[in-house]
Amino acid sequence: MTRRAVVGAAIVDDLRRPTRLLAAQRAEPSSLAGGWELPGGKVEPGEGPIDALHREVQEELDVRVRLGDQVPGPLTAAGAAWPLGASYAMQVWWAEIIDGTPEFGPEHQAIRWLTPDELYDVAWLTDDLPIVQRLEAAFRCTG
Ligand SMILES: Nc1nc2c([nH]c(=O)n2[C@H]2C[C@H](O)[C@@H](COP(=O)(O)OP(=O)(O)OP(=O)(O)O)O2)c(=O)[nH]1
Repeated sequence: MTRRAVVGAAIVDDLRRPTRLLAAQRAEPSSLAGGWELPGGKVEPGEGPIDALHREVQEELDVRVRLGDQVPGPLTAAGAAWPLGASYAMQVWWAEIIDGTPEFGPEHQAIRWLTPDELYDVAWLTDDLPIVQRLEAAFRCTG
């Protein structure tokens, strides 16, 4: 079965020396509401993942970002994506804001900038935990 493509942004304060990660708390659907995630969403038919990520970040947070490297996940056949349940695969890129101040819209109930020591202070969606661990390792290397 082919997994539906999702993209996520690991938005940090500074791509070269990250000290904070932006986490967003979902408002919907009820099964996921309250859980924390990386901003992003589904890639639309005919859309490339990078375009989708820029679109989602603009829609959800009203900011423009510069993308850094991809944060590779274990699903190599799905473009180094991370599994989300059985149906989705999320490609993740590092990102930094180049225009705007993030404001959450109807998709979210809150956003937070987390230091490496605060990374697990929020209730990440279950499938995000391995991704956050990977991000944490990168923070600790460059911090
Ligand atoms: N965006 C995002 N989605 C995630 C993460 N972790 C995780 O399990 N998911 C799940 C939640 C959803 O089932 C799916 C992504 O869907 P979404 O609801 O964010 O996509 P979308 O913005 O395009 O929403 P919609 O138009 O379909 O309502 O992936 C994450 O870190 N970021």
